[in-house]
Amino acid sequence: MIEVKNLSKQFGRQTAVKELSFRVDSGRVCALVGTSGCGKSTTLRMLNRLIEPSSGEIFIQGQKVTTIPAEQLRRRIGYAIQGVGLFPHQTIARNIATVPRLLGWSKADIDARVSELLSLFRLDPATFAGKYPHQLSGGEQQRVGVARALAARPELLLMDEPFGALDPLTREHLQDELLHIQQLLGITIIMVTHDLEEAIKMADVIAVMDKGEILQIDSPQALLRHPRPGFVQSLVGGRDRSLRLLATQTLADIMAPLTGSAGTALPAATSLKDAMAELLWQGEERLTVVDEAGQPVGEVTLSQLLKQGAGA
Ligand SMILES: Nc1ncnc2c1ncn2[C@@H]1O[C@H](COP(=O)(O)OP(=O)(O)OP(=O)(O)O)[C@@H](O)[C@H]1O
Repeated sequence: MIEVKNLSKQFGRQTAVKELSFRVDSGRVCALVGTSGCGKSTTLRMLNRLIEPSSGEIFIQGQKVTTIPAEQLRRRIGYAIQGVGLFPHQTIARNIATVPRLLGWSKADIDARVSELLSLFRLDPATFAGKYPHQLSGGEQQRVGVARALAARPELLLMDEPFGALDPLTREHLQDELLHIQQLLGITIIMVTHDLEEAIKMADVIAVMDKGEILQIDSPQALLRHPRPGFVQSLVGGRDRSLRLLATQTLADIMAPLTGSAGTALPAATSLKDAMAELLWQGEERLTVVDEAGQPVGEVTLSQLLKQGAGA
């Protein structure tokens, strides 16, 4: 669990972050969203002490961050940023091994960890370990950046626009991958993003920031259904709101028992938004939900989806 109390940062006379307080429970994903310059990155960088706060306190599992030695902090908090920041003259394996090496892990442990992480991110170790960053695509480099941040098995992962510069398809793919890995490892993530859709998809809680302050912190559903008037409402509102609401749930959340065999079959993890799009495209009113083995486990109708997307 990470807790922030009255955190502020002044740059000269400018207040970048103002009296921020929030808490993220272990194993949860929190997204910081807001317009450019609202203090998201500064907040994130104070959490791992890349920036020293002007005032306020940060606790990790109840322990004050300022009392944790730098080396331990590096192990406990992973950090991945947009544009990756890989070392260009080091191989992928060496890049991933950066923190374990600093921590003095044995070569055997490091090699095993590098292979494990590359495989986790579906990069064949035999092919990728010896390559250099410029020999990889943008998406592959981003994967390596996140793998590197996870190398020393941190309990908290900080991500600053990690998928920012990617095309929408690769981005979506990496989001799915990261969610899968997050669930597998049970790690806590705090991520900064400009992209509300990304926050809705990835996060358990979203903190909306403006001018250095958190205006609202809530689950994606609560934020969409009950945004505070003003900035938050203008950020999450608009015509897309019902589609965004549909994106917060999956077929598994609303499926009913099977009554017959319907045309389209979709996995239980499909978002209601994607399911709606598929039904509209197929011109159908009902779909079959299947499990990972492709076995039918339930069904969902168009009218159920319409109800879930309604504001009332
Ligand atoms: N090192 C610094 N020195 C002076 N001012 C800074 C420094 N870092 C950030 N700021 C200022 O603090 C404010 C918050 O910046 P920050 O990078 O946290 O915003 P952000 O919400 O992450 O923005 P973006 O989404 O554009 O990255 C901005 O006005 C910025 O100009």
